[in-house]
Amino acid sequence: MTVVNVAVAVIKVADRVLIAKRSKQQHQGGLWEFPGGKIESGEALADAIQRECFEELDIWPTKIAPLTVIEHEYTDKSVRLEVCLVSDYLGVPVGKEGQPLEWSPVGSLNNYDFPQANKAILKLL
Ligand SMILES: Nc1nc2c([nH]c(=O)n2[C@H]2C[C@H](O)[C@@H](COP(=O)(O)OP(=O)(O)OP(=O)(O)O)O2)c(=O)[nH]1
Repeated sequence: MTVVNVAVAVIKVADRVLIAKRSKQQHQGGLWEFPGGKIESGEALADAIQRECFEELDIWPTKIAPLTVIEHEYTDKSVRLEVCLVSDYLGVPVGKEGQPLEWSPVGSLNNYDFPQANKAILKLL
């Protein structure tokens, strides 16, 4: 199975993390996610994080640090999540694609349903 490389932004400000709900039609639809999306061919990770955050949330990350890489095989798709911590950004986040957003305290993230691959991310926060 081909592996899809995904840039994932854990946007964390003062113990709260910004999460978004995936639309029903998407892969892993209806679940909560950290904002992000496929890395384009030849694109640097930090550039992909900035582009995806701007496209989905209308913000521009200014402090980005690599957090972890997670490889996960769903039954229909293999993903490689390149996860970064975003600790500062320009702008005010809005769900530009109509997706619901929430600022969840780190300790409450377990109350949301995430894709299976995210379990390893939650353990690090
Ligand atoms: N953005 C994001 N994607 C995640 C997370 N966890 C996780 O398993 N994924 C998976 C779901 C998707 O298979 C992939 C991200 O792809 P995407 O959001 O760019 O694109 P998609 O497949 O939903 O939509 P499309 O481009 O096919 O229209 O990574 C997460 O926390 N955030």
